[in-house]
Amino acid sequence: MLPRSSLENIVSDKVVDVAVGVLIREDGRMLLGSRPEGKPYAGYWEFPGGKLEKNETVHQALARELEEELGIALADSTPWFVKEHVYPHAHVRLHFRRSHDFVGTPVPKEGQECGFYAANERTPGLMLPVDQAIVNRVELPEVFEESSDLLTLSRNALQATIVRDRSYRWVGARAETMDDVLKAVAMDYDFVIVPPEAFDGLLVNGEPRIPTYVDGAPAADLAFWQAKGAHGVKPVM
Ligand SMILES: Nc1nc2c([nH]c(=O)n2[C@@H]2O[C@H](COP(=O)(O)OP(=O)(O)OP(=O)(O)O)[C@@H](O)[C@H]2O)c(=O)[nH]1
Repeated sequence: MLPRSSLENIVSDKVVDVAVGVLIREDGRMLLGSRPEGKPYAGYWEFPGGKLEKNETVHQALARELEEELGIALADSTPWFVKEHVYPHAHVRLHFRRSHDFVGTPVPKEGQECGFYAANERTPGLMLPVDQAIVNRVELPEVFEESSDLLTLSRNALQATIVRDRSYRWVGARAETMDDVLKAVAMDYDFVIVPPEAFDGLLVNGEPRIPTYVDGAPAADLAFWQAKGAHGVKPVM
C-alpha cells in the first residue's frame, strides 16, 4: 500500500474537469438524459455536459457539448457549484452551471434518451451516483426564507446527521471562511449562507464549492449575485 500522500498525488494528477449543465425550463423542469452506449455508466441518467477541451472555459465546453449532443444553443449560464468525485474509471471535477437561457428542443444525436423532469419525478434509468443528490438541490429556492423543509445548522456533524434522519429536505450552515465551506462540502450540506463581504474570498477560480446564499442581500440584487456564482440571496427579514 502506498503512503496516503502518494495516493493523493496519483489521484490529483489525473483530475478531469467536466462541464455540467442544469438547464431549467420555464415550468421549473430540468433537462436530463441517458448516457450513450460505449461510455462508462452507459444507460445511467445525468445532466448534459462533458469534458473540457484544452483552453476552453466551462461555459464554452458546455455550449459545445449541448450543441453536439442535443442540438441546443446555450446563450448564457451561471456558475452554481463544483463537486469532485472519484469513480473507478476517473477522478472528476464537475463544474455545475445553471441556465434558463437556451434555445431549441433537445434532439439526442448519440442514441441517448432525454427529457425535462421535475425533481420529484423518476427518470426511466438510475441517475449517476453523484447526480441524484444534485437533482434535489435544483429546487432550492432562490430567495432564502425560513421554512420547514430548509434548515440552517451550526457546523456540527452529528447534528447534521440527525436532522437528515428526520428528513429535512435541505440542510445548510453559515460559513465565513473557506474552512467552514470545506466542512460543509465534506458533510454534503446542500447550501451555505455567507456574508456579502466574504463571498468573493470563498470562491475558488471564480466558482463556489457548494450552493451559496448571500446574507442580507436584497431580493432585487438576486441577478447580480447569481452572475457571480451565488445560488440566491437571504434578505434581511
Ligand atoms: N456529462 C455528465 N458527466 C457526469 C455527470 N455526473 C458525473 O459524475 N459525470 C462524470 O463526468 C465524466 C464526464 O464524461 P463524459 O463521458 O460525459 O464526457 P465526454 O462526453 O466529453 O466524453 P468522451 O469525449 O470521452 O466520450 C464521466 O466520468 C461521468 O461519469 C453529469 O451529470 N453529466
